[in-house]
Amino acid sequence: MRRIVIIGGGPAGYEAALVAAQLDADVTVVEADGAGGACVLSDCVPSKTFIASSEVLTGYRDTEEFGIDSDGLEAVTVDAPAVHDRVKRLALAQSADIHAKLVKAGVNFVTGHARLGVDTLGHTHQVIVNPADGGAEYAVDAGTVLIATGATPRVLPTAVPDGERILTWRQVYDLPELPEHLIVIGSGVTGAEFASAYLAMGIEVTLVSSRDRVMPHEDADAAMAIERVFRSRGMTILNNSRAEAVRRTADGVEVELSDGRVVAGSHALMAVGSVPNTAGLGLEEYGVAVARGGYVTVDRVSRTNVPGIYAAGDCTGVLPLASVAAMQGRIAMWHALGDAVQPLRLRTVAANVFTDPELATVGVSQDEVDSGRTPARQVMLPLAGNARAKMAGLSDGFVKLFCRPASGQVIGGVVVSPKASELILPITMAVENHMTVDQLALTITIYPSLSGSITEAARQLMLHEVE
Ligand SMILES: Cc1cc2nc3c(=O)[nH]c(=O)nc-3n(C[C@H](O)[C@H](O)[C@H](O)COP(=O)(O)OP(=O)(O)OC[C@H]3O[C@@H](n4cnc5c(N)ncnc54)[C@H](O)[C@@H]3O)c2cc1C
Ligand SMILES: NC(=O)c1ccc[n+]([C@@H]2O[C@H](COP(=O)([O-])OP(=O)(O)OC[C@H]3O[C@@H](n4cnc5c(N)ncnc54)[C@H](O)[C@@H]3O)[C@@H](O)[C@H]2O)c1
Repeated sequence: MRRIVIIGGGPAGYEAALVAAQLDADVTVVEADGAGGACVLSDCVPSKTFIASSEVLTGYRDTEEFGIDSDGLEAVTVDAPAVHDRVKRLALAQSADIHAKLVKAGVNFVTGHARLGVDTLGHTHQVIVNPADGGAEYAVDAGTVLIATGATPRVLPTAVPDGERILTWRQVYDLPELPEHLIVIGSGVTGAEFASAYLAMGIEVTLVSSRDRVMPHEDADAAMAIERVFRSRGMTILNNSRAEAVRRTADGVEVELSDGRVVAGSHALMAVGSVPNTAGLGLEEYGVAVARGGYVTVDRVSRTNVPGIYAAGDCTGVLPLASVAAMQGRIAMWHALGDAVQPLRLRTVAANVFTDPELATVGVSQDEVDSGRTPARQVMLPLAGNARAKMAGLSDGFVKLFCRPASGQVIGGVVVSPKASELILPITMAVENHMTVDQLALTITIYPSLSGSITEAARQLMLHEVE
C-alpha cells in the first residue's frame, strides 16, 4: 500500500486525499486549522455567504419600479452579528461535512503543522508533524508528499491589520457592527467583491484602485460595466491611486495615498493580494524549487523537481481558484498512484466574480484576441434587449462570445449579469466540447430567459459567417 502525506486540508489537499483513498492508498492529511482549509473557513465560503446576505438587501432596491410600495433600503436594518454568525456557522458546518467525508473515506486527518524532514533512514520521504493538541512532534514516512498549504493575505508594513479598524478579509466577520464608511484598498477580485457586498448593505464605500479601472485582470468591457454600476449606486472609486499607509485615528482610519491625498473612513479593508504559505516547510533545504514570490514550481501534473514531492493549489500560484486547486490535487494523486491522468488544462476553466452584477468568463480573453494572438470573431450583446432582463429591470449586463473565424468553433465568452456564475455553463460546455456557434444557435432555450441571449449571440455570429 502506498503511503501519502498531504500538508494542507484545503480544496487542493482534501480533494487529493479523496482520490488517493479511492485508489486504496494509506493517506494522512495534516491541516493546521480545520478540514476545508482557508477556502472553507476564511476565504471563499465565508465571503460568498456574506455576499448572500447582501443579495437579500439587493431585493429591496428600486421596488417602486415594479409597482411595489416599500420604504426602500433605509427601512431595512442589517443585524451584523447575526450575519457574521451565519457566515461562521456555515463555514464550520461545511468544514465538518468535509471532515466526515474524509474520515468515511478512510483518511487519517491530523490537526497540526507539518514540514518536510530529513530522511536519515533512507525512506523515500519523511514529514515531521507537530500536532495541535500539544503532543510531541513525530515523523511520518511517505512515498509521496503533496504540499497544499495555500496562501495568506499580503500585509503592507505601513498598513498592518489590527482586527479592529484595519482589517484583512478574514477579520471582517469579527466586527461587532458594520463599518460606517469602509475604505477598500485593492480593486482585484477580492476588493471588488467586498466593496460590492458592503455597498449593497447600504454602507458608504470608497474603493482605492491602483489601476485605471477596477479588476484590471478581467475583461475590460465587463470590469468597466461593473465600475459604472458601482459608481451609479454611490461608490467612490479612486482610480490610479495607491495606498501608501493606513493609520488609526481617534474614531476611524486615514489612508494616505502615494500622491499625498488622505482619505478618512471608519474602517479599512486590505485586499492587496496574498502570499503563498511556503516558508518554514523545509522546501529549500529539501531542494524543492521555489520561484520568485515563494510559489512552489510545478508542472501540469503537479510534480515539483523532487521525485515524489508534488504541490497543488494557491501555494503554486498557477491559478488561485478553488476549482483549479482541487483539480491540481486530484491530478497529483492520479499521477503519483499510476492512474490515467490528463495534464491540467487552464483553457476551459470558468471563473466568476461575485459582485452585483456578477462577471463570469471562460476561454480566450479579449486581450488575446485584440493582440492577434488568437484570431477570433466576436459579438457582445447587451442584456437590455432581452425580454426576461426587461421584466427583471436589468439593464447593465451583457453576453460576449468568441469563435474561430472560419469554423465558428466557440472558444470563449463573458457574461455580466446576476447569477452569471450559472449562465456561463453553456458557454463552458461549448468551449470544452469544441462546439460551433451553429450548434449553440440551434439549441432551443426557454422563452423568456437570460440564457436566450447566449443562443442569440451565437446566432449573430452564425449570420456573420454567412455574409
Ligand atoms: C476572499 C476570497 C474569496 C475567494 N472566493 C473564491 C471563489 O468564489 N471561488 C473560487 O474558486 N476561489 C475563490 N477564492 C480562491 C480560493 O479560496 C483558493 O484558490 C483556495 O482556497 C485554494 O485552495 P488551497 O487548497 O490551495 O489552499 P487553502 O484553502 O488556503 O488551504 C490550505 C490550508 O493549508 C494549511 N496549512 C498551511 N501550512 C500548513 C502546514 N505547514 N501544516 C499544516 N497545514 C498547513 C492552512 O491552514 C490552510 O487551511 C477566494 C479567495 C479569497 C481570498
Ligand atoms: N470569486 C472568486 O473566484 C475569487 C474571489 C477572490 C479571489 N479569487 C482569487 O484570488 C486571486 C487574487 O485576487 P485578489 O483580489 O485577492 O488579489 P490581486 O493580487 O488580484 O489584487 C490585489 C490588487 O491590489 C492592488 N494593490 C496592491 N497594493 C496596493 C496598494 N498599496 N494600494 C492600492 N492597491 C494596491 C494590486 O494592484 C491588485 O490590483 C484572484 O485572481 C482569484 O483567482 C477568486
